[in-house]
Amino acid sequence: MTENNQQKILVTGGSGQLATSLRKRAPGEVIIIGRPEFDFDRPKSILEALARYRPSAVVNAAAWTAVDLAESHEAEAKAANQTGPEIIARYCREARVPFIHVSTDYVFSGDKGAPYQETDPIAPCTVYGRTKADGEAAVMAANPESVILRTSWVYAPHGKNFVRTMLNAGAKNPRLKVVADQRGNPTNADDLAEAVLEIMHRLLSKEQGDALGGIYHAAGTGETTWHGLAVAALEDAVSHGQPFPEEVTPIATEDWPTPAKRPMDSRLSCQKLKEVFGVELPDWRVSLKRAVGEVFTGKSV
Ligand SMILES: NC(=O)C1=CN([C@@H]2O[C@H](COP(=O)(O)OP(=O)(O)OC[C@H]3O[C@@H](n4cnc5c(N)ncnc54)[C@H](OP(=O)(O)O)[C@@H]3O)[C@@H](O)[C@H]2O)C=CC1
Ligand SMILES: Cc1cn([C@H]2C[C@H](O)[C@@H](COP(=O)(O)OP(=O)(O)O[C@H]3O[C@@H](C)C(=O)[C@@H](O)[C@H]3O)O2)c(=O)[nH]c1=O
Repeated sequence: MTENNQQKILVTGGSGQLATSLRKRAPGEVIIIGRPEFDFDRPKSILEALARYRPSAVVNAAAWTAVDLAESHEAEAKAANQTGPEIIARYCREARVPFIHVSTDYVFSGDKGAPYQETDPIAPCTVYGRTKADGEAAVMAANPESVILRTSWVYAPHGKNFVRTMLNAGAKNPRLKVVADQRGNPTNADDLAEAVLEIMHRLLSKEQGDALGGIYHAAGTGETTWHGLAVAALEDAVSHGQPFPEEVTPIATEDWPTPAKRPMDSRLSCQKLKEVFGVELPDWRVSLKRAVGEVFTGKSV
């Protein structure tokens, strides 16, 4: 799907990781909007932007993603993660255009002890997770044809993310401490963007059918801990001239206290995405190496 057949995919999320990756992957196909033009804190701006662009499809990559700060900013997190997405979903139903919304592994408690499936009960333990969970419910109620992609541990060579934080920290500080008892699936935003585009093309195609709406897990293949992710990124940085720190100490969650309690094990099973859309995200270790390379070669955006 390109400019040739005039599909205009409107992507919210301004300079965010996923929105930037979508612009990188399909510059002629997506229109990216962000603040101040499109602002969840000004609900009128949402419908105004949608009416202005009259998109063929919408991807909502905007969200309140500051997990700790959400604990003390629930109203703003709710506006961005629930109320705003609901307005977009309703617009898309009325305009009869496909809608992809993005959600998170943090809707789960992390107590299952095995990868979560879409049918597993949600039980968020943070304000961020709760507002995202409420957003999922609001989006599906407003527009059951919406596709919600739950992803996890997103990083990119651009934007604010754990991998870049660790690379910066490792360049300045010889001793790092990183939580080693929380498990999840790291996801390269470029891979997620690829998946979003593939799914959107299916939704836009004639043989779409209404039955594709629902929640899907879409995370990188393979799992690790935050410590495993940090060590892997720092190892990859060595071949780009950044020395490995003297120590990267694995620590327990209680030794890194945070305002928001993260799920201990939020691994996602992505089988449904593979079965329904034939989409599988690459192995996290391979994708991480690529992203770290792009950080150092400056080819990130
Ligand atoms: N980052 C992660 O680790 C994970 C993210 N997700 C989900 O994936 C999606 C994409 O995340 P990601 O790209 O990493 O997020 P980022 O934090 O990189 O970007 C989010 C963007 O949302 C926009 N935004 C925030 N508040 C508002 C607001 N009030 N009104 C309008 N725009 C706003 C900002 O755009 P602007 O440039 O305009 O300020 C920001 O750039 C989100 O739904 C997120 O919940 C899920 C799992 C993991
Ligand atoms: C910076 C740092 C963090 N940590 C810990 C804190 C925390 O338990 C864990 C992760 O750190 P962060 O706060 O960067 O990651 P966090 O913001 O929790 O990441 C989450 O973001 C949201 C948006 C999501 O949806 C999730 O999928 C997930 O990616 O690592 C260390 O142990 N050492 C460190 O130096």
